[in-house]
Amino acid sequence: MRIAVPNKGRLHDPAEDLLERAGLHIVDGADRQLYADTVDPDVTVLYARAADIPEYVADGAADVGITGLDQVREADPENLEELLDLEFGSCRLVLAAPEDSEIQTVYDLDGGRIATEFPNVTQHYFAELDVDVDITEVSGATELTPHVDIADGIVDITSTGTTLRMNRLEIVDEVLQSSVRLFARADVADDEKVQQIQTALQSVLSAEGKRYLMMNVPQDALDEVKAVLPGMGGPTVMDIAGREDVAVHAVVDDSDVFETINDLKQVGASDVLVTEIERLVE
Ligand SMILES: Nc1ncnc2c1ncn2[C@@H]1O[C@H](COP(=O)(O)OP(=O)(O)OP(=O)(O)O)[C@@H](O)[C@H]1O
Ligand SMILES: O=P(O)(O)OC[C@H]1O[C@H](OP(=O)(O)OP(=O)(O)O)[C@H](O)[C@@H]1O
Repeated sequence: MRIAVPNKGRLHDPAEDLLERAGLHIVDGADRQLYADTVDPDVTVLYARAADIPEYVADGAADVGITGLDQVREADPENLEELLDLEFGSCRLVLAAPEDSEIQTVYDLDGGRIATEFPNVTQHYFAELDVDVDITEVSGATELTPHVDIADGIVDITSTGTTLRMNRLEIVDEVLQSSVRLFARADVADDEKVQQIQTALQSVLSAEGKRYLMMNVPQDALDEVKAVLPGMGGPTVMDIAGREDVAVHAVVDDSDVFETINDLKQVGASDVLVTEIERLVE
């Protein structure tokens, strides 16, 4: 089983970090290498350009891929199945035009020229709206093209909006919301190993923003403590040998921890311990 992972750019580090946290440690993954082994002898990593990953998975050079939805939609192979939204690399593909132009809506671009690194997504977008445009594929610095009379508008990635502002462009419409996805070739999507990879990555996402609370609780305060703990399927309650108190463990949203601890103290819990959760298999 081979996983294709971005070899550079902004997606490389977070993708590798996620694999690490999921327990799929990369061994011998020196920089600039094409392949690397993982601790699982049945799983290897293939490093590829973010834009090439969908095709590599579709063609069988890899079985599973990690890259942006924008890249998957652009390559648009028929035999890919999305498994997970990995919740990083969030950005939007937008239609933008010069601030000082007459262009207010997408329909103002009918008969116009569009520059983009995403010609397929762009073509689909305009075709759906029945707006006729001439699309030029560029390989970077798309934001400059309206200022050198190559295009009337662009379809490009934005996240903070800084690049558009710096180039005096404004958003006319949103074409696609993107984030990084885990996907597989459809014929292997149900394989046990693919499922294991999906479960491992999901467990990291599930643990994000969660804390594990442990505390001692007098028997007679147990009901009140249970009422305070939002918990997933209720807290775990354990007897403590030779003591009247019980130990209570629960998973709590990080954002609730501050308030929950105060409430727990008030109803009689003591020795409250808060720890991070690395993974949570639900
Ligand atoms: N500003 C951004 N904010 C968030 N995510 C982004 C942003 N720009 C790009 N992305 C996401 O990261 C993906 C890869 O972009 P990046 O610029 O890192 O590619 P790259 O590997 O440098 O590309 P190339 O190999 O062509 O040089 C994009 O397809 C998109 O999903
Ligand atoms: O809305 P912003 O936060 O300004 O981000 C948008 C910019 O980010 C990406 O470029 P990147 O920085 O990856 O440079 P590159 O495309 O030249 O690699 C994208 O192509 C935009 O130019």
